[in-house]
Amino acid sequence: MPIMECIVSAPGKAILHGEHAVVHGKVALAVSLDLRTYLRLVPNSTGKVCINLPNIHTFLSWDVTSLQSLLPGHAADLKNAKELDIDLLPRLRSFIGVTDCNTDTSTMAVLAFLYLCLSVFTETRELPGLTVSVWSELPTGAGLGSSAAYSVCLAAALLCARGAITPPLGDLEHTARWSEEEMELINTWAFLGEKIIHGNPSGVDNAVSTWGGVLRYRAGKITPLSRVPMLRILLTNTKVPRSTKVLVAGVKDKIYKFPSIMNPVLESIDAVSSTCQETLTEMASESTPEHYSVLEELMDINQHHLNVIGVGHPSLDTLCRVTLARGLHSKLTGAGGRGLRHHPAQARH
Ligand SMILES: Nc1ncnc2c1ncn2[C@@H]1O[C@H](COP(=O)(O)OP(=O)(O)O)[C@@H](O)[C@H]1O
Ligand SMILES: C[C@@](O)(CCOP(=O)(O)O)CC(=O)O
Ligand SMILES: [Mg+2]
Repeated sequence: MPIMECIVSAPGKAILHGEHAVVHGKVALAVSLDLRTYLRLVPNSTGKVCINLPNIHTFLSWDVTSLQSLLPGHAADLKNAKELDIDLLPRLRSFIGVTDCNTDTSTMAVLAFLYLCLSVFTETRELPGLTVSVWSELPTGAGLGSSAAYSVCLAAALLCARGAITPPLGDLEHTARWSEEEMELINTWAFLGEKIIHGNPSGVDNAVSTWGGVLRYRAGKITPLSRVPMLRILLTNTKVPRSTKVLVAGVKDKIYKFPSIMNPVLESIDAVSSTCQETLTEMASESTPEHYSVLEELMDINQHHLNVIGVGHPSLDTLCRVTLARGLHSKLTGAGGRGLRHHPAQARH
């Protein structure tokens, strides 16, 4: 089947409450942002698979024939691809000449691309020549879900090229919608992309990037929140680089080391998310100044919790202090700061 050119886009997100705790089965509330990642996939006749990632200065290509030899022996069940193929990932690492220790931006992006590309096309046994270009309005590694938006775009475009979902827009159509089933397929494959980039993602980021809107997420269950008030959120980027993978792994270690101390904190974050959800629902009918003060207190409480679980950073403390002096209550969003390499993050109020 000939491959068609396609252009797709997916939004970033802000987590209101529940980051990190959601990895351990607690509730998170997330909202999609008006900042998107875009992807263009075009077929080519050069016999090469090419990837252009201008945001991270990565431009690479490989011969289709050399990639073809890496195709997994067995085809992934497109609809039930829940786990990563543990043999394919090391094969890809050695193919691009990196070790497990290489977790830099470019390596992770290239691995996610090649993994999804090979897995989606395994069944056809024939990898087509194609050029994929991805660019984004989202800052990379700032807590706004750029990895999920990247994974969602890759999943949508590759599934489309493979003919597993319908093309996003017909010739005579001005708007198009994928079916619920197609959206679920995109989300399933985006989750695998997130697994490569994050190690152990909860799935909240790819869910909100796939479906958009505001949602509650707990242990894989996605509940869209339709009745929420209009909220103005100020996002601040501290621009201190860090990796979600490192931070998520750090929290896991801390829970393992101090279970009786950390588990109650995660429970409390869960309660913060639920209280926030109840407050937002009440506000959709009628918002009062008391509602806003509850939202502010929840922000403060959660920021303290996130510090306790070890994902705060001095730059975030400064930000919270400076904004509070102007009456604004802030917390970090996304993975936070202080990774193993003493790396920090971003905050919002
Ligand atoms: N526009 C992009 N181009 C290429 N890779 C991207 C892009 N956006 C995100 N990524 C990938 O996602 C990773 C960042 O993900 P992560 O550490 O989870 O931060 P966040 O999701 O908060 O932005 C990058 O290291 C890169 O591998
Ligand atoms: C820390 C976490 O809750 C959110 C990570 O978001 P981001 O990659 O920092 O945008 C991890 C997850 O839910 O998978
Ligand atoms: Mg991410």
